[in-house]
Amino acid sequence: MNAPVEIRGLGRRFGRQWVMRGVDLTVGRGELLALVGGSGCGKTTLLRQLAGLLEPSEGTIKLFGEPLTEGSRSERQGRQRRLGVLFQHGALFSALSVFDNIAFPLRELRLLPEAEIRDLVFAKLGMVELEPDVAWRMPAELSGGMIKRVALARALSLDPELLLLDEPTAGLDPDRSAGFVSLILGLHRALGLTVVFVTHDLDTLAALASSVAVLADGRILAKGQLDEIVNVDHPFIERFFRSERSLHALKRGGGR
Ligand SMILES: Nc1ncnc2c1ncn2[C@@H]1O[C@H](COP(=O)(O)OP(=O)(O)OP(=O)(O)O)[C@@H](O)[C@H]1O
Repeated sequence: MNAPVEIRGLGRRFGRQWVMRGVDLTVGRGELLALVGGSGCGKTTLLRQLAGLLEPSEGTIKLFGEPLTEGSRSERQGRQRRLGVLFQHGALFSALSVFDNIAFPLRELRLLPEAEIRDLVFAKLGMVELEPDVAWRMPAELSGGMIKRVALARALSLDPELLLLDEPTAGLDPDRSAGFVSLILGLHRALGLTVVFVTHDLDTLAALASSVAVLADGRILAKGQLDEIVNVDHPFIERFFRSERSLHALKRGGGR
């Protein structure tokens, strides 16, 4: 079976400045991969390229064995449907109700009757453990944790096999953060999802990741199990994983 994500020789520059070059990364089916790296090292840029929102400057990205940017418009759209994205801060449409936010990708397909869309929207709300009446609220009336859940419901609306999450627990207090992590874990188990997530938060990483990739110096410095990565000799890894506070967080999380 083809890997959900296969990146080879990926490079991206803005103007003359290369953010990354020679990035190679494979993500296997069912993996929960944490992508970590220093501030501004290009994690979001990598995620946006994976989501098809930003063109690579060089190299290839294959999703499920097929090059992301090749083929007819409908082939590209078909591939796009196999992937759901949760942006940092949720990024809901503020002028649309929760219902319309979740319905948005389904309506864009122009394939489903409105009655079916309605059933799917309520099914997705249930999946993210929100009450049905939340559907009629506007994003401004939601707490930070609810916004994340609605954004996740929208990311799940087309039943993706691959989920990309940019800082899924940023801005949540520890309890809500732990609740959101266990929701993602439950969905991963129930739906067999492959998940790639960016995080700065070691508690989230320790609780959620089955593997870790470190982006540093414009490339993937290392990829492996958390206990292997922790021992790699690099200043970022030293700071991020081996400070006293970090070692405590990792012990709490216990790794997966
Ligand atoms: N559209 C853009 N135009 C110009 N430069 C950009 C653009 N997007 C990103 N960059 C630059 O690329 C680099 C990587 O940014 P990116 O947001 O991917 O980093 P990051 O690792 O996600 O950072 P953080 O952890 O702080 O969120 C930064 O130097 C940023 O300024």
